[in-house]
Amino acid sequence: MHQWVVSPGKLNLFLYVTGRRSDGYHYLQTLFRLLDYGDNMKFFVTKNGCIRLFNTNNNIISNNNLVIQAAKLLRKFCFRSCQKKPGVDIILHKKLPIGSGLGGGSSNAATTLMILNQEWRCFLEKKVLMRLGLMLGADIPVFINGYSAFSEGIGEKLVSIFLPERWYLIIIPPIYINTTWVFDVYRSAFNYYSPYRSVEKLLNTPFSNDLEPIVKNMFPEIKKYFFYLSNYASARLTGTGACIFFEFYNRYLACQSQKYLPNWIKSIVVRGIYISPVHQILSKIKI
Ligand SMILES: C[C@](O)(CO)[C@H](O)COP(=O)(O)OP(=O)(O)OC[C@H]1O[C@@H](n2ccc(N)nc2=O)[C@H](O)[C@@H]1O
Ligand SMILES: Nc1ncnc2c1ncn2[C@@H]1O[C@H](COP(=O)(O)OP(=O)(O)OP(=O)(O)O)[C@@H](O)[C@H]1O
Repeated sequence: MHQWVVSPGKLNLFLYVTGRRSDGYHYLQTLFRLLDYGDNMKFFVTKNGCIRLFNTNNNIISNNNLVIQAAKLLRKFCFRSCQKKPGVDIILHKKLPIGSGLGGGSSNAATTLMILNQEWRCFLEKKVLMRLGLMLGADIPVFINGYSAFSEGIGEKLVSIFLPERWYLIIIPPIYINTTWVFDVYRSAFNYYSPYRSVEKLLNTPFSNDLEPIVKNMFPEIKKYFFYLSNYASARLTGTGACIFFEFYNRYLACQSQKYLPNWIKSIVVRGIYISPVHQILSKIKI
């Protein structure tokens, strides 16, 4: 796969915490919207048995990078008993801010599993890849499934949902938010779970994010952003933050609103999509 692959970001259009599993993970009901904006990745299969990651624009190369973890997991699963193991050189060009609620790390891991499944001729079914992905992170299955979707469980129960075309103005505060901290505080300080509701009910209720009040409390800087943005339109947090987004019917309206933002606020305008660009590429390739 010597062409660039877009590893897309996501938004959580709504997110409700409905309970907690015995292992500490939380049950969620969330609406994932995939985005036409993401990181760029390239994969070069090698015969030297090494799994290597080259990062073009920051320094998150380490053994605990989700890209390397995903490649190692797939190789272990498919080539455990083989003497000669395949290798790969992966180039990653990050555009999605890290720890921002846009799911960049999870998307990169999902892209790696999907592309290497093909390039290494593993031919695992999608549901098997999703199970492998879930071992690395709750947000990974939705990217492997490849569609904007309603999700339950901890992120693994997915129903693809076709949503009307919308554009998003995403505000990127310069803050890194660790997902584990937010859920830890939610558990210890906020003894409340949303009631479990049907997807029909949720789609017809104004969308919100249960984690937003926690994140505003934990990060006064985020609260300031919300306070400032309240002059514009109703904004929501994606995932555990830090990004904040507005929804628009078309690109023009999103760009017009972006123009009114002061220079100190970093933002992007992106389109919500139904099918992941990775799936579109894979469906075009004949093996
Ligand atoms: C909040 C979301 O961004 C919504 O899309 C995701 O559920 C987070 O998914 P993720 O980044 O892939 O999260 P993971 O790497 O699996 O989990 C990081 C930590 O977040 C907490 N966590 C995550 C997902 C979940 N459903 N319940 C949790 O309690 C756990 O403490 C976990 O140790
Ligand atoms: N390829 C990667 N890209 C980004 N982060 C990575 C990657 N591999 C590992 N990480 C680590 O994963 C963590 C989460 O980063 P990420 O950018 O995915 O957060 P996020 O957008 O908030 O994700 P989510 O919405 O799924 O919680 C960070 O601690 C980061 O160091």
